[in-house]
Amino acid sequence: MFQLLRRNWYKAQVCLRGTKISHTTNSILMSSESPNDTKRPSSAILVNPPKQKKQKLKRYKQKKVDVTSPLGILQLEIDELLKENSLARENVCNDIKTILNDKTNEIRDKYHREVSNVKVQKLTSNGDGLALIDNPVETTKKQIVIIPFGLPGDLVNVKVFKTHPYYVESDLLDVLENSPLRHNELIRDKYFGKYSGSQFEFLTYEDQLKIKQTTVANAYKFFAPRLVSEGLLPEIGTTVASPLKYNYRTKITPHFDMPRRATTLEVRPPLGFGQKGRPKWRKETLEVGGTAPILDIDRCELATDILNIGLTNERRKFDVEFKKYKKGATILLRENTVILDPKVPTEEQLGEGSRDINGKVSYIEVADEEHGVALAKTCVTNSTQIVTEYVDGYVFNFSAGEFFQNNDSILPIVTKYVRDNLQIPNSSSHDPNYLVDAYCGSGLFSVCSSKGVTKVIGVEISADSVSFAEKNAKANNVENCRFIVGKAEKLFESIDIPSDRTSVILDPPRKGCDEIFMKQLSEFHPARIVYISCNVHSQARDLEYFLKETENGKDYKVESLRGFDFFPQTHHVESVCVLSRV
Ligand SMILES: C[S@@+](CC[C@H](N)C(=O)[O-])C[C@H]1O[C@@H](n2cnc3c(N)ncnc32)[C@H](O)[C@@H]1O
Repeated sequence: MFQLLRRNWYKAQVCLRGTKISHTTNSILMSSESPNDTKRPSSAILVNPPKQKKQKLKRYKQKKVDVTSPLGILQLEIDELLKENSLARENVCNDIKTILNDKTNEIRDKYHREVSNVKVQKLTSNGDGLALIDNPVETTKKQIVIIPFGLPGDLVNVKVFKTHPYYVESDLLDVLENSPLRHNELIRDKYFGKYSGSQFEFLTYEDQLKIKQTTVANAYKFFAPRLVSEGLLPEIGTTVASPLKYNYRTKITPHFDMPRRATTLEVRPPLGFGQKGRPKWRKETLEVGGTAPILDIDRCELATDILNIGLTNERRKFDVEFKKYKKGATILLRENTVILDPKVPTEEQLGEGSRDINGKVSYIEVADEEHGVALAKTCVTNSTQIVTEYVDGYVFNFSAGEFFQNNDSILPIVTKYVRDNLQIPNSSSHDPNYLVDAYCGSGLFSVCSSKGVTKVIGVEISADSVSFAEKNAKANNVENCRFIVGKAEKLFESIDIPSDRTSVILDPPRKGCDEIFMKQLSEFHPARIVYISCNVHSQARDLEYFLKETENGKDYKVESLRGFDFFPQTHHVESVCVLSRV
């Protein structure tokens, strides 16, 4: 059904690309003389009329979108809103061709206007408000409007500024009536409303967790409709909270752009994160961070304290050195942890890191009371430098620029949850059991789940991460792990372990696993599967495929499904789904 929806959507988009420009060939009778012949043509021959400049019609270029990307999901969310309002796509499609070819801007100005008293109906999984407004030109039609920082139940004024075939983008101008969800008094980020970093700050934390639970439910409704309609899913668990609600991010990447066509920077460009919306409704932040596409940010409320110190250092450096850059760049700020030896001066133990105005490596000392040690936190800016994190009593080293989970306060909870759910039921401690960690990175789940397991096999595409996974196992005295560099899709060709004694962890990137991998996983037929995902939509798609389309999928039951809040104050949710063989 979803495929059908998708196909129809694209059909509709293609129809909107505008009429084909018919190249009316002024059919002409050419002289038999060669075109290079400079002689005047004889009067008996018809000559080309003076060439008229062809009027090129601008056409809307439909970008190909992955259906599980935010834009792909938006299309499904729009369809749902239409259904709830008894409308069809024809009732909301916009005349893009006319807007694009409107030389006088008359039509465009009609579309890109202010609209008052708009009731926000829904929240997208991207955290934006969604509402219906009248079409300003075709009076029988409506428009779908996206309202950043609008909440269901808000009554707002907006300014429409961009038109797409099936929706329009707007800026929030005023909030006339507050949604019951809206708690503006909770906002503490001075940049709130201007970027997506603290997008959910105006919600209570309880509501943030509930919204993320709904995001998981909606993802399965959209991408696993058969599992939903056949009752093959358990009740979606409550979202697991993050112990830290602020100052939890251990990596941030502020960046800057080079102005178009410029080859040198004469003026220091804004350094920070991409703007979201133009916050006319929050008068107090109008000037904060500027109005350029990149917001100039001197503090990130979500980042740890040492990263904020690093941000101050690197911004100071950038103020002086920005002219050296020939193109835009990203500055990496990654937290590093050092266990301090009380007998050695702290400065001598820090290694390289972001430096303060006096050229000294900045650090913060923290006491780890549980383990009775003193720690120093530094901020690493070199992507190839090795950084250290401690998770659940294990030590992990990895290159600062490589993937590592980004909220270490929630990691012990997640790793314990994964470990507990990998256990094969009814097995005694004497039975051999195995673990396959697909997409294993630098070995986080392999190492944290290795106790009591006969053998762990990890696979990972990045050779650098695999070499760290091996070193991490060694550093933690874990001897039962073997790591393979390669595509997860090739994994099952090279392993020889009994599947009914094996649990599998999947933790793929946002795009999820592919069908080849899911088929092979099904053929392998493991006892348990724990699928961790930073994109619940691709997870839902993969699981429906696995359970309904692969040979052995029918042998599995979804035991549990729930979100984990790795990123408080944002719309992001990690989802963990546990499958067992029945
Ligand atoms: C979300 S990360 C998870 C890493 C690890 N589980 C962790 O928690 O630190 C996904 C990992 O998959 C790796 N990856 C991407 N495509 C892959 C593929 N086709 N086969 C194996 N690994 C892949 C990436 O390099 C990345 O390390």
